[in-house]
Amino acid sequence: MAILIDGKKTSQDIKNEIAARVAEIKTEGGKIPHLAAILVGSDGASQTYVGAKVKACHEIGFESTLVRLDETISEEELLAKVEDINANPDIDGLIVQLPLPKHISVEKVTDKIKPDKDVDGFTPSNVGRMALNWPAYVAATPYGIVELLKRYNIETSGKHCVVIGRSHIVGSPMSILMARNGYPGNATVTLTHSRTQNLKEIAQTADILIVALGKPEFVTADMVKPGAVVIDVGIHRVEDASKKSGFRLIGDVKFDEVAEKASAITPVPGGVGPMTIASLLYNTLLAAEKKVYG
Ligand SMILES: Nc1nc(=O)c2c([nH]1)NC[C@@H]1CN(c3ccc(C(=O)N[C@@H](CCC(=O)O)C(=O)O)cc3)C=[N+]21
Repeated sequence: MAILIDGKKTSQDIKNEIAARVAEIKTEGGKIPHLAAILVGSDGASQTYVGAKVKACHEIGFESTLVRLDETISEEELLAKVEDINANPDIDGLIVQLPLPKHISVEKVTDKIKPDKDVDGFTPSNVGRMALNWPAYVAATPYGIVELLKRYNIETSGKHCVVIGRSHIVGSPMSILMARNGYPGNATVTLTHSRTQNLKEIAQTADILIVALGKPEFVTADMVKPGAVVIDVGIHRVEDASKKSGFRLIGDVKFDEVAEKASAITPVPGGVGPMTIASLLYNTLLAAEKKVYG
């Protein structure tokens, strides 16, 4: 049976570390980190995630501002809201929760965020800096995975890392981070996607398999090498009448059967998801302390 890589516990450890730093900042009379989140519309999952981010800020002593906007807001109005926050010296970090309504350009909105407040690490400036191995706000999900690999002492040097999914937010940056010179890193990386041929055979050669393609239980035991480390980035709600909420969460990996073959695996929930929030908070601390752009 695989070791369970516990994102819930690790994210709590990180939150405790950040809370301790906030307490120091308070005694030093320094700037209390302040995160602003813009939420457009009323998508259920987005509300849950943004709610969790605001709650986490509260727990660790950050200030937070939640800007809720109607889904009929124009692109222009949203861009103006981003500009307001860019210009507000009290706010250190800004995230615009995705997805946005179809009539709004994600590129335009992302590009409007001041890079030194871009704690999601989505702007071209931060993506470029991350790729160059410069100080950067690294996108929260890949950064959370990096932290899990570190804190579980998972060897990555010389290993074959297969990433499934090439999204801008997870797969693509993950492949860069695993290949770069450092730890975690120094892996031989294969980035696979919907056009990849022989995906199953490639996945079978992975020492580290990072799954972020957004298909429920896509990875089955026959795709996994015995002893592989499996990181599941997927998160899907499936109906389950036995739950109070009416649904349960599953990942991109068929957990039970893959856990029997892997040496270590992240669960869903309680794996990568909570780490995403911890990384966002960490980036916001870096922003308040001006550690990335100086
Ligand atoms: N601008 C932007 N930045 C993001 O970082 C961002 C985003 N938009 N849009 C959506 C995705 C998704 N995301 C998650 C955060 C926390 C959990 C999380 O805490 N998951 C819990 C379960 C939470 C639940 O009950 O649904 C877990 O896996 O254990 C999951 C997913 C951040 N995202």
